[in-house]
Amino acid sequence: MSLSPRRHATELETISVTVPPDAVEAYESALATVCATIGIFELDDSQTLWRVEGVKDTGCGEDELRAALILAALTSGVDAELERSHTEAEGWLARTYESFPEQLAGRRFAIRGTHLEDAPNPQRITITLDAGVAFGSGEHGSTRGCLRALEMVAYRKPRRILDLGCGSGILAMAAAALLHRPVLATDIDPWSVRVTKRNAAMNGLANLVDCHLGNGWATPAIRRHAPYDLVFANILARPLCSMAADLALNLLPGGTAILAGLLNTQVCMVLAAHRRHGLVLERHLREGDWGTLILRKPHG
Ligand SMILES: C[S@@+](CC[C@H](N)C(=O)[O-])C[C@H]1O[C@@H](n2cnc3c(N)ncnc32)[C@H](O)[C@@H]1O
Repeated sequence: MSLSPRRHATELETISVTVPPDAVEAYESALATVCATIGIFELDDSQTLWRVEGVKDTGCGEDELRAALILAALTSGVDAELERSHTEAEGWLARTYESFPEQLAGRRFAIRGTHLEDAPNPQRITITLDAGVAFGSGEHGSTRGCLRALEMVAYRKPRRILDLGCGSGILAMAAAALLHRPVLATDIDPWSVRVTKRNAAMNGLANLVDCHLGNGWATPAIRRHAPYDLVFANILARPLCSMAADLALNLLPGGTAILAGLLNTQVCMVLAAHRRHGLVLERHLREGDWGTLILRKPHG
């Protein structure tokens, strides 16, 4: 198993973790808890390759990642061996994406890598992804929860839509394709902004998805376009809590927020932070350990 924090655009530093085969499950479960607690996001996993991203606004870096790996070994009691190496991103990407089958998400969406050659299902809205090293392949429970939530709130026909922390642009593209409305997508990570722009163009959505670089609600484009009646934020529990006041301020009365990147065990904490600013819970969706919240700002 390997875990890779992003160093810069083309190079990934990989920490390979070897655990006894019968301890993989226990180690993975301990690691998921540790990562979510200290603000490291698990991106995807397979038997052979894991990718973990340090979330910049939590100050997470290589040291925290290493600490998480060690902490997971300690809490699970698993004998884990850590080894560092460097991987060139494009080669790493090719190896990872070749193994991605089509992902069906919710009732309406199909997420497909550019490498797939068979015809897409005409019954579904197909989003083709070249995710690069940005998060959002459609595999992760937090993304899947957001796509389900989008389908549930689509009948409200939101017109002013924001995807804060767009990663690969998957949610922004899904919203634009489903609702035929412009979507502002932002990310703190320049690589994600590049990938989102490329993905939007590839899916014929460049005219609807406008992507900008910036940190949270301080992003100038977000301020210019506010207020919103639909906001996606699939980030992490702690950043979500610290952004609750800005979210409430920038959401129109009757507007909807779809929040993800939290474990089901963190729902109470995230909910409490948002209730303090007047937002109310509509739904809590579960995708495995991951929770997605649909919140609403009451009218009046
Ligand atoms: C979990 S990924 C979500 C990607 C995609 N929206 C999805 O649902 O699959 C979180 C994204 O949020 C971005 N992010 C984290 N903190 C942020 C912040 N303070 N402002 C903007 N983007 C942020 C990360 O760079 C990452 O691309």
